[in-house]
Amino acid sequence: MTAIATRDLEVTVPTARNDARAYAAEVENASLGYGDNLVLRDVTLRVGAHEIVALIGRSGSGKSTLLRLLAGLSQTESGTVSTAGFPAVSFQEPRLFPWRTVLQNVVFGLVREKVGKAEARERARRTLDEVGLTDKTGAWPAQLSGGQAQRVSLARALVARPQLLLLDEPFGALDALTRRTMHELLISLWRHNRFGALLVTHDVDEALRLADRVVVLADGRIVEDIAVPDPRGGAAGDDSDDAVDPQIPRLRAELLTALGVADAAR
Ligand SMILES: Nc1ncnc2c1ncn2[C@@H]1O[C@H](COP(=O)(O)OP(=O)(O)OP(=O)(O)O)[C@@H](O)[C@H]1O
Repeated sequence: MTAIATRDLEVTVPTARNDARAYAAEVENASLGYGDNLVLRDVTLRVGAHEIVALIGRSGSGKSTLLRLLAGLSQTESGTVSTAGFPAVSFQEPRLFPWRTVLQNVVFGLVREKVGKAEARERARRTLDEVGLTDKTGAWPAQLSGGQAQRVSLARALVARPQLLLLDEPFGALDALTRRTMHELLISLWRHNRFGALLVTHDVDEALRLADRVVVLADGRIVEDIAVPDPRGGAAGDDSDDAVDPQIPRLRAELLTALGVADAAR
């Protein structure tokens, strides 16, 4: 993965792919601090090759630090970090280049791959198709809604078919209805593209809706690692509210308790 600073924007794009592995990401006994402030303490976390892991924790617990570590943007003081190929990252702010069209923004996701111009445009078009933006290829970022901009950001992340997708609160800035649509889109993209994903979120319900496992970080340590029963509504993909597994309310309360939220019992 390479961080590319262009004008004032920094985006990360995948640049190559390795052979298929059991894990999309492996962090072993990783510790990292800023000065005296030890932010990650002996963290061990694995993300399976086709698994969505949600990472939740209070503000300042070290979530973004862990994600940056996996993105290759910082290094551990001790322990090891490895990823299958170069991860792609999508952030809360879509970070699109305003002077490039939607299509050109997505083509940028292939900048490190040895792909000819025509093929890059074709792959970008196909990916925009997958995120439901076929009719926006020639639009400018300023002409998009927040949800559409986030779709372009996802398309740019996925166009190089990464094995690991790092999502840093990607839906945090969206309204509830758009967020729900984006959840469905992420599930559909995940079903059709075999990537593993680490999703940083503040939202316990979002974590339980999207992930196979929910991991809680507190003061730089993993304090919970919970498997979600029947993730994403199961094989049939029926994630309507009626289909929610009866264990979910208990897990929700458990996660809220781990987060130290006072009204966890509600
Ligand atoms: N570049 C930095 N220099 C010094 N301290 C930092 C730096 N980045 C993060 N920190 C500190 O590391 C700790 C964890 O920060 P981090 O951003 O990982 O938390 P977070 O869980 O992602 O929080 P939030 O939910 O608010 O985004 C905080 O105490 C923060 O002040």
